[in-house]
Amino acid sequence: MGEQNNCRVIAIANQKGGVGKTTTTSNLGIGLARQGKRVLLIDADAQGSLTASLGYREPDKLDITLANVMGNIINEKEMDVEYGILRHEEGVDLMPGNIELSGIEVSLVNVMSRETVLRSYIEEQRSRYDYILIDCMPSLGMLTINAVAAADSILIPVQAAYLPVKGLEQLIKTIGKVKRQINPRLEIEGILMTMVDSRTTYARDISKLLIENYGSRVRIFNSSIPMSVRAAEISAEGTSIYKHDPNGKVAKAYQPLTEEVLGNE
Ligand SMILES: Nc1ncnc2c1ncn2[C@@H]1O[C@H](COP(=O)(O)OP(=O)(O)OP(=O)(O)O)[C@@H](O)[C@H]1O
Ligand SMILES: [Mg+2]
Repeated sequence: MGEQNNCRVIAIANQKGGVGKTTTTSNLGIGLARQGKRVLLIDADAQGSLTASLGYREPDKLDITLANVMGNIINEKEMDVEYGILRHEEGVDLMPGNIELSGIEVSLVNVMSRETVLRSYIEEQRSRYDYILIDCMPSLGMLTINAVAAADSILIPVQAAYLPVKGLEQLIKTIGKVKRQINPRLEIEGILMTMVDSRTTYARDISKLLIENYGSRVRIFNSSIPMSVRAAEISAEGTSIYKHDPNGKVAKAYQPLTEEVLGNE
């Protein structure tokens, strides 16, 4: 079904917390929308950070979220294709997430085809969008497996401030397993270095290390995202970096990343 159009589904994943998954999902997504693409962002994290960072400050008070959507699929309840989708003023659509996803994560264990509940939702949405980006939670639990099983590719943000090698190995192993067992079309979109502090040479060492260890197997984006308080501010603002600080270094970094992702089409 998905093969009939050009929609690309990208999961933004890393089980390590605080590496820039949510920031990348929203700014890459809005960047793609600014290039005229139809974009759906999916908040697959019970923390609801993507939802909150797009201005829905109290995700837990929303009536309809991804938890309801997945619950309906599990219970074989019909729903409209637009059910629960919010429209952000910067041109992206959002399927919000909140704390109720942790209940879904638990209940999935007893569900038939528990790895592909999210996939059946996304397959329904493919004809309506050019890009669907899924913001994953910092774990390799059932929700992240659902995201990876639904995706065409995975974008892995890696914080440049520490040695990411061990955690990445585990993530790449999981991706390989999902590819072999559930989703043969799955690819790695690329590794993205985030929160790069240009004042240190450490970032360069990490970059070298990544290329040495993974360069032959996995693409590493040329673009990297610098460390900046402006990036931290946008989660409180409910806007993208393009609106908050259009001429700053973070906006200038997410733009070429957007171009690189578009170049992968
Ligand atoms: N380039 C950056 N420079 C400085 N701070 C950043 C940058 N990118 C993100 N941040 C901040 O770092 C924190 C973690 O970022 P983010 O929420 O995007 O990571 P995450 O991987 O989604 O975290 P989690 O694993 O909890 O979901 C946030 O407070 C965010 O505002
Ligand atoms: Mg996050």
